Formats: sequence, structure tokens, C-alpha cells
Amino acid sequence: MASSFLVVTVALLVPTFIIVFHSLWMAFVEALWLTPRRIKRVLERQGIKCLPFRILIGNLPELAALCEEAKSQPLSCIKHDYAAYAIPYYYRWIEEYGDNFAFWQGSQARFFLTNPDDVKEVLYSRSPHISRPKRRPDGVKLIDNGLLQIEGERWSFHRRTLNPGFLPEKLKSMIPIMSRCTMEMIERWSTKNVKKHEIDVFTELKPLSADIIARTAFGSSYAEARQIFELQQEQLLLEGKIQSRPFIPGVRFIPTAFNRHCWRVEKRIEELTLRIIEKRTQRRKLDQHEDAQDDDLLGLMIDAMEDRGVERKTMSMGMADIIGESKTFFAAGQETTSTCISWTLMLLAAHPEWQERVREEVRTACDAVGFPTSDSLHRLKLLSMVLNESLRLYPPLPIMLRMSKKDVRVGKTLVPKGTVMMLPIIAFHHDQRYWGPDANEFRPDRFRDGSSKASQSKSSVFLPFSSGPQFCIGQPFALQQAKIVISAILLRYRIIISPQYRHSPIFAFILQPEFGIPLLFESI
Ligand code: HEM
Repeated sequence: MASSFLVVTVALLVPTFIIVFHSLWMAFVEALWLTPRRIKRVLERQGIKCLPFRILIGNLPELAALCEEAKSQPLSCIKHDYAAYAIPYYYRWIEEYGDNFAFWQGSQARFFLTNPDDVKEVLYSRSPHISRPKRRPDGVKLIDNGLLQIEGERWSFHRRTLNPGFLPEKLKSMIPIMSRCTMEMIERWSTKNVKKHEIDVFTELKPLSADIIARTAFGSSYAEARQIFELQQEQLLLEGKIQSRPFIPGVRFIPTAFNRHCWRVEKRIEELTLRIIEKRTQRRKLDQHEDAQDDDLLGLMIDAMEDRGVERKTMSMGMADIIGESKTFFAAGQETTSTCISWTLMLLAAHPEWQERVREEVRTACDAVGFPTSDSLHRLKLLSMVLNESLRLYPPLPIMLRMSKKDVRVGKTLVPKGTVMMLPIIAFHHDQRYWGPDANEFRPDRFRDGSSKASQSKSSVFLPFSSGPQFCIGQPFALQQAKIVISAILLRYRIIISPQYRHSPIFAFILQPEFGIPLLFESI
């Protein structure tokens, strides 16, 4: 009896094992060998040069070597023509292979779109076959279920739900919170009680941006959200490590120390986000009535979950969506904005004549407490020009990515299914063909008549917030915050580049100052 049971079990298990093993093996061969071979064939047939493909590692070693080589020759002074330092592989490979080339990030094909018309075509495309790339299966779950990862009808619904959170009236109501958070930071600085002191603005402004996002969008204080931000920073570091190594299917399920750490961080973020959301739903129940503080992003999303408001018949948001969007807004809104403000302060410190001009403008625009008002914010023309020039020279998101889910035509190229298209915004922003011979100089004047007239190109080559339907939803929020923070600082301090400052913009998801931005703050 027992032996026949064993025979039956073995007879069932062996074929199952063979089928599972065979499917895994085929998926492995497809992802790591057949797909890259096909992409290479399609691209090369069109005369596009593909860098040599090696299984698993692709061109990761060359890429790392080029970055190392660039870093071994540090920039000697504050030069704005640093693009070849931040993304050396792009410029080196263009030199070697011409404008049309593809390389291999592990087994994934990456193809730079070097023509602004092609970039525009992709950004405005309504094709369901072009999307933002999904995270690597073994990547960290930083922004799952949020606008940056979802598609189609679901994306449209989320975007429509969240848009009211960024309307002019709503932004206006955020000015007092943004000013209060900034004041608290400045008060902390002033306890140092010395005429001149050094501040690394890159480090100091991160928690400020986090605080502002937490309070304006989620009604919670930074103290509560602090852990989420810190854990997201850690996730970015973990993602960096994952990206620099080859993708091996299945390895992500093995409970290695690294994987277990990733899982713990993910779980903790979800728990903390859920806690913020639950606190709000509890408060709603207790209050019974809609209070004025409830129409922030979190309030809008809870409305969509609870089926309130218009247009909720066919779609609604679930808890996973709210967690996803909350994580996305924390991740997308914090570091981009603080980095933009940090680079702008560096530029103003490096160009004292502009610092003086902007300070004069700010003086006339601020109220008695030293902050711009909702009316005067729009009159800060010089500051807007400086911010645009800063976003041009130091775009926080220097490269955007899109994925072809089927063979798609972009301009003259047939981009094969499974290729990641790289949109090198930073290269467009520094290109003399579009900006003239002074492309790498700080010249805010070029934005005097607005951003559309600033370049000499017919196509749009100024894309710090992207363009098309998926452009940055947080653009007005970020610019308002930048104006408030910079105005408040300039009114109180003269800023000077510290002797400790080392100019080293590097590309690690965003364009970061590798050694921070230490500036000397002199009280006025
Ligand atoms: C200076 C600061 C900022 C810059 C330079 C910036 C830049 C960008 C860019 C280039 C994109 C498009 C990315 C892509 O298509 O791959 C984007 C999308 C997005 N940004 Fe920003 N961003 C900034 C601030 C913010 C802020 C403050 C928030 C939130 C409060 C935010 C939330 C988002 C979201 C949710 C998306 C996805 C939009 C969609 O798909 O509908 N960003 N941002």
C-alpha cells in the first residue's frame, strides 16, 4: 500500500518538476539570451551600432569603468560643462559609435534618443506600447501602484483624482505652511549665533522638503513621516546596488541577508504609510464633518476610496493605491525639489551679482515677516529666470526612461519590443546647437521672455519637468516652494561658496552633488 502511494507520488512529482524546471529554463533563456539577440538583430539591420553583448553582465563593466575614469579627473572649479563628467558613457559612446547606438545594462537593451523630435514623439505618444519601464523584478518596491508606475485608464483616474491637489487656489493655501516650515529651519540656523557659519544646504534642505510635503500633502508632521523618508533613502541606496549587478531570475526569492534587509525596509515603509492613512480615516470618522484640512492629497485619495465625489462609479482607489501614491509623492517630491533649491543656491553663491539682483527683487516682494505673499510670488521674475537657468544647467532628473512593450516606430527607427529608450534631458540642456555658444554658462537672461523662447531650437529642449500628458504633476508645488525658501534665505543671509565645496555633480537617479553643497551663510 505504502509503496504504491510512493510510486504514485513520484510519478506525479517528476513530471511536475520537469515542467516547472523546463518553464523556468525557457524564461531564463528568453530573458537573458533570445530577447537580447532579437533586439540586436532588429537594431543592427537599421544601421544602429550595438555594443558587444555579454550574457548577464552586458556592458556594466565598461559603464562602471567609464564612470571611474571620469571621477579620477575631478572638476577643478565650478564648471557648468560637467555633463560628460556626470554621464561619461553617453558622450564617449556617441564619439565612438555616432548618434545611434545601443548598449546593454545587464541583459536589457538601452537606446538613447538623441533627437529632440523623437523625444517629443515619445513623451506625447498615446500608444499603449510605450510606457515607463517597470522596475526590475528584483528591484525595490519604491513607487509601486503610484502614478510613476501605473498605466492606461488606471493612470488617468489617479491623475484626475490628484490634479485638484495642485490647482492654484490649493497651492495658495499652502503658502503659510511652506513659510512656517522654512522659518523653523532658519530659526534652527540662527541659534548658532555667529555672523558667518557654514551650512551644507544639500543636507539641510532634504528634511525641509520632506516636512513641507508631509504637512501639505498628508497633513502629518515631518516627525511622523521622518522614518518613511529615511527608509526611502535607504531603498534608493539598495536599488543602486541592485542596478549595478546583473539580473538573475529567481535570486530575489532567496532569503539572503541582502534580500531580507530589502523586505524588512519595504514592510516597514508600508506599515508607516498605512498608519498615517489610518490616522486620517479615524479622524474623519470622529469629526463627522469635512474639515478644511481634509482636501489635501490624502483627503482626495480617501474620497476616491470611499466612493465620494464625482465620477466614482466605474473606478475607485483601494488601500494599495493610496499607499502607492503616498510613497510616490514622498519619493518624487522630496529629493527633486531639495536638490533643485540646493543647486540654485550654489549658483547664486557662485554669481554674487545675480544674488544681489534677486535679493533686491525679493525685498520689494516680501511681507513684514520676510516671506513672499501669494500675489508677490508671481512678480518674482528674476528669481523665476534664475530657477529656470538652474533647472537647465542642473536638471534634478537628468535622464528619463521609456520602454517599448511591442515593436514601435519612433521617428525613423523601429524600436524593438523590450528596449529601454533613454531620454537624455541633461544633454539637450547643455547642447550648444540649441542654446548657443554660451550653453554652459550661467545666463538667466536667456529666460527673460519665458522658457519657450529661451532656446534656439524649434523643438522643446527644455524639459526639467518633462512634457506631454505625464509631465510632472508637482511642478507648480516645487516652484512655489523653491521661491519661498530662496527668498527667505536671501533676505536674511549673504551666501558664499565655502572653501570646502568640491564641484562633483553625479547621476544617481537624480543629479546629486557628490560631496554636498557647503556654503558660508553671512547674516545681513
Ligand atoms: C524641482 C522639482 C521636480 C522636478 C525637477 C521634477 C521632475 C519630474 C519629471 C521630469 C517627471 C517625469 C518623469 C518621467 O516621465 O519619467 C516627473 C513626474 C512626476 N513628478 Fe515631479 N519633479 C519635481 C517635483 C515634484 C514634486 C514636488 C512632486 C509632488 C509633490 C512631484 C511628483 C511627481 C509625480 C507624481 C510624477 C508622475 C506624474 C505622472 O505620471 O502623472 N514632482 N517629475
